[in-house]
Amino acid sequence: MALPASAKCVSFLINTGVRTAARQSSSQPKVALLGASGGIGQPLGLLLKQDPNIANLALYDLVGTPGVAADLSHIDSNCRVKAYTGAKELAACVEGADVVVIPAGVPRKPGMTRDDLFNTNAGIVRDLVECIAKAAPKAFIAIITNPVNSTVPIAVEVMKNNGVDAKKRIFGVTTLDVVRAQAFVSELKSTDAAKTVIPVIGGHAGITIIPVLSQIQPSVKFSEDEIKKLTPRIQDAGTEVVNAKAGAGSATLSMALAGARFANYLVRAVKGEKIEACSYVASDAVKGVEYFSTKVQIGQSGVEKILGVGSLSPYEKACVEAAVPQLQKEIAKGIKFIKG
Ligand SMILES: NC(=O)C1=CN([C@@H]2O[C@H](COP(=O)(O)OP(=O)(O)OC[C@H]3O[C@@H](n4cnc5c(N)ncnc54)[C@H](O)[C@@H]3O)[C@@H](O)[C@H]2O)C=CC1
Ligand SMILES: O=C([O-])CC(=O)C(=O)O
Repeated sequence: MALPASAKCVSFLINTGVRTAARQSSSQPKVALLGASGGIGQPLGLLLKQDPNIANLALYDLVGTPGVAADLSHIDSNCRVKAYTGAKELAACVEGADVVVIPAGVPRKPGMTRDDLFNTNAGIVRDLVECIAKAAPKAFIAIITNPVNSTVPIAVEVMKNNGVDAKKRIFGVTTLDVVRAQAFVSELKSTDAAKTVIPVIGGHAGITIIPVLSQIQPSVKFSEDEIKKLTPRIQDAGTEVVNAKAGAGSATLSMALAGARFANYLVRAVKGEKIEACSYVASDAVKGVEYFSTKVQIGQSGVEKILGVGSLSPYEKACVEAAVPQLQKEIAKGIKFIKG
């Protein structure tokens, strides 16, 4: 049965002391986290260690993983943690993984766009996925590394080059946009943040981030002025954090929560649940772009249904139209990086 879009079922993120709430399962899902020593990687590892759906957590980075793994392994949850360091240990890290989560790569500094990270991060994602294609071709891959609008097509093309059609199993993580939309709106409108559900569609950079405020659940009325202020605030929220951190990086803590929430969805899908969530995936939802974030249904084989953009207001339709040319450019850039 499909879960409601409000399936923000992440009690482990809040009720860390409630051991009896843990789901029992005979399967032993393994999650590999690539970039595990970083600003996102460490708090994300902390949250994944507490997810009762995850039996094994494999931490990979170029440096620092033994320390992070030793630290996390002292937490009294049932998830087993293992460290892998350097390219020679990558295959062993991802082997047998049901879900691979990738926050490896450099973050922005003030004044940069996400696309400015392409030159460094495109190669990192390519090389990681090259190894996944050989060692864990069936794994679900959740890509956090920016620019997501380009790194997701890169991953799909690398898999294709290795004879693997992984289109339905590669996910751009846009959950932070959803989390932010829900946070900002619940603050503005004094709604319960835990029950406020807002889809965010498009991509994950600037104007390609499109919060669909008209589809908020439970229903809330917005003035035109509120919509015109909230939409750019959500679109520029990453930059707000980059500027506030003043050179020390971008969102890490809120991203760790968003990444853990999305990884939880994927692990539960692997175990047989039907999950509905927004993600940037290979999609035919919008004419003219091969990748787009909408709500999708995820099951054991990956994306089972693209649930589409739904009914949009005239303002939201105009936002989609404005996003398409930027998405086309950033998707093409990713594909060209692999195909030449
Ligand atoms: N999708 C989203 O909503 C968000 C995406 N991001 C992106 O996440 C990425 C990571 O951000 P942070 O964790 O803050 O950066 P960070 O610099 O703190 O950590 C990155 C980690 O990746 C590791 N790394 C670099 N190259 C690697 C390789 N080839 N193999 C394995 N590990 C490697 C580094 O050693 C480091 O530990 C950035 O690209 C950032 O833009 C950040 C926030 C939100
Ligand atoms: O803004 C950045 O560079 C990091 C990111 O993607 C976000 O926080 O949404």
